[in-house]
Amino acid sequence: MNPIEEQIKALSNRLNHYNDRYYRDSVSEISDQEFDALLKQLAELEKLHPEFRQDDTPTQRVGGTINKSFETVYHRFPMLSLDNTYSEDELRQFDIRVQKGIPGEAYEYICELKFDGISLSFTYENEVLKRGVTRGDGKRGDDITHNVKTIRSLPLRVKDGGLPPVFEVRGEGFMPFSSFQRLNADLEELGEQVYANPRNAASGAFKLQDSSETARRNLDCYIYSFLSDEDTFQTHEESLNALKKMGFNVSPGWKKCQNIEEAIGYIREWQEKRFELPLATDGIVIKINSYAQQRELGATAKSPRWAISFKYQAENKPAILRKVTYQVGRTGAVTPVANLSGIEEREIPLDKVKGVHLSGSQVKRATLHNANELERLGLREGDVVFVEKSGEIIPKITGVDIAQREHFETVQVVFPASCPECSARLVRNEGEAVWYCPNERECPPQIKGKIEHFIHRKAMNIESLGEGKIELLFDRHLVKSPADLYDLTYEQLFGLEKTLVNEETGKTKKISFREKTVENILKGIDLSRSMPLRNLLFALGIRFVGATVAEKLAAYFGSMEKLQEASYEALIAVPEIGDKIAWSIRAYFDDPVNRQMLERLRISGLQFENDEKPLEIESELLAGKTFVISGVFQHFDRDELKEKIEVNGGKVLSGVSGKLNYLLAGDNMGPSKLEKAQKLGVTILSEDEFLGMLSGA
Ligand SMILES: NC(=O)c1ccc[n+]([C@@H]2O[C@H](COP(=O)([O-])OP(=O)(O)OC[C@H]3O[C@@H](n4cnc5c(N)ncnc54)[C@H](O)[C@@H]3O)[C@@H](O)[C@H]2O)c1
Ligand SMILES: [Zn+2]
Repeated sequence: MNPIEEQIKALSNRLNHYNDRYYRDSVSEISDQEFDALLKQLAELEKLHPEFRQDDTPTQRVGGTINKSFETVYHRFPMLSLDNTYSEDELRQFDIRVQKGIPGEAYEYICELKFDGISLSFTYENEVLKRGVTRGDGKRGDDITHNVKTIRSLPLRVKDGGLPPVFEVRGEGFMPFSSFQRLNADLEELGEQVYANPRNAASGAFKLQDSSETARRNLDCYIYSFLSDEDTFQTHEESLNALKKMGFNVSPGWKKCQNIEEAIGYIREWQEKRFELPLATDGIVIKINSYAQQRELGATAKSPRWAISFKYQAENKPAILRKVTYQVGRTGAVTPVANLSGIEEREIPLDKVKGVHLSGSQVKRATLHNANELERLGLREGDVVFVEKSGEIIPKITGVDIAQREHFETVQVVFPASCPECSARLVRNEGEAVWYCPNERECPPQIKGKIEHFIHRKAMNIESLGEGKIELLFDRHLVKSPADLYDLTYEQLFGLEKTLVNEETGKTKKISFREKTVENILKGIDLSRSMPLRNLLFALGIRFVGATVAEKLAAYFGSMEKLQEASYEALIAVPEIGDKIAWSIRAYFDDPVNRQMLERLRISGLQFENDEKPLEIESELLAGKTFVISGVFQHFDRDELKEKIEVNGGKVLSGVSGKLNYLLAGDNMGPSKLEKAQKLGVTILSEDEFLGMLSGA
């Protein structure tokens, strides 16, 4: 193959792969800026060598995927992408193309913020919201109506405003920073993968199978366009004003500009101001105001010619790596942290520095993840390093300015051999990058972390002990294990005080235990005694026992006592409990210190029994088999069917895929699910056939 052709092919494949990961799995393997640079490189190569352009080239397609677990819906009007640029000069070139497209005509631009989420389309019929669909591949998308209905700002019925009987509005579905931070904190607590940025988190949340979970993620949407078959409005501006009047959450901050220089002014105006917004933005969008002119300018297969987006560069700035410190987490994992100062702050004591100004805030610290990352970057204290806010959330160090070492003294960074908090010798598991402090019973951050986990919203939910209060109780030697919480008295708590310092901002906050606070704390602890067994099991923080596993264990064993006595074999017989989890549970209950603590919790009146009758494993007849349940059934409701499958060793999945064994089909199931299952060669079972399988027939 010709080397240019080879290069074009390799680039196309690589970009298609990133697209897949981004749209299908909500994961960014590289930064948007890197992605856009590669795409531009490919477009330039294709322009010089059109003969080598691949059929599936990402330069000519809207980059999205259709999800197998939703109904597919065709868009009435294609949902396109936007051409983008990072340079003001290219904006001026865009402006010249516009002038050529509508020669001699006067025109105006509407500038809007570019919100970073996922595009959604909403169809209204006779004023009622009928459908919410993702952009998908631009022609067809996923029907996620149930999920979009969880957006509180989206009207289910619009105010009567002389609108056509059928119309569509489009907008950006997003997750505000506050929800994003809460979600990631929860995921971290549960030991699950966190999302890199709010866009990926929103994309994941909109495509969940369970709408009640989507609702918990607090999604929102800004509306930015109106479409119908009729000429309802003459300009984009008119439509935005009308939509707002009809009760839509129209994106705020838009502005009409008379020419491209004014638009560039708008870009500069928002460069910093955008960081004050409660959600992520990655640029601005410039659109021709007149609909007639939009039609005249038209579109390519991928994007309209009447609009362009300007994306802000991720800011990358030099800073001084003053010192590497080490943080110990709840699990004992030791994370190196870079303490930074501004370039001009080299002589200022570290506790007095302001840090580097990056994407709207002062950055003084950046995570270095683990020992391997330290080694990869080859950092020395005193180095001039480059800092970037990836996805504009978490600061990271991207490299070192080696040349600067000539001018300043630098010191090698040595990963400590012992725990900075308790001096225990650190250990590292074969093949892992992370060092751990093994001293889980005596190491202060590990003890505090365990108690904080115990009181977490999804565990024992003792909210009145949040915000640094555990720290205070630990410092005063009042609480060293969750069991100690239940022995606390009014007299011990009343009058305690502590000043908390936020390490990022340096702001201080005083907490003092007055009458009301103490009463609340004791009430919260008391209420937690009635939390169900599954919460208690999760709260114990047994390794690999997340909320879902805890729920399974409570349902199958029915009591703490039975679980304590369960053998390894009995444990792995429970659906979704594997080898690793079973050993971890056994190790926990075999430990005499844990047993002692549990005994104290039992005496304190916590729930050691399940209210419901425990599930019993009936057979292994369905072992290793996967099922999707769809439609309505005669003898069971869906939850009962799910349970039936699981107590016989099978597993229930949410979506039809090639790997699925059986589709359990009831009445009124969606035709597209059935069609997909048939296409993929999945065996389709009726309720009777399923019961037949269970009777061994
Ligand atoms: N990091 C990765 O691995 C990776 C992979 C694929 C794509 N990407 C990123 O995604 C981009 C491609 O995504 P895209 O096609 O959605 O393009 P885009 O996100 O650059 O622009 C188009 C989208 O902007 C959104 N938008 C936000 N505010 C808007 C407003 N006020 N008016 C109109 N639209 C608005 C709409 O959802 C629209 O579909 C790439 O350029 C890249 O930055 C990254
Ligand atoms: Zn330690």
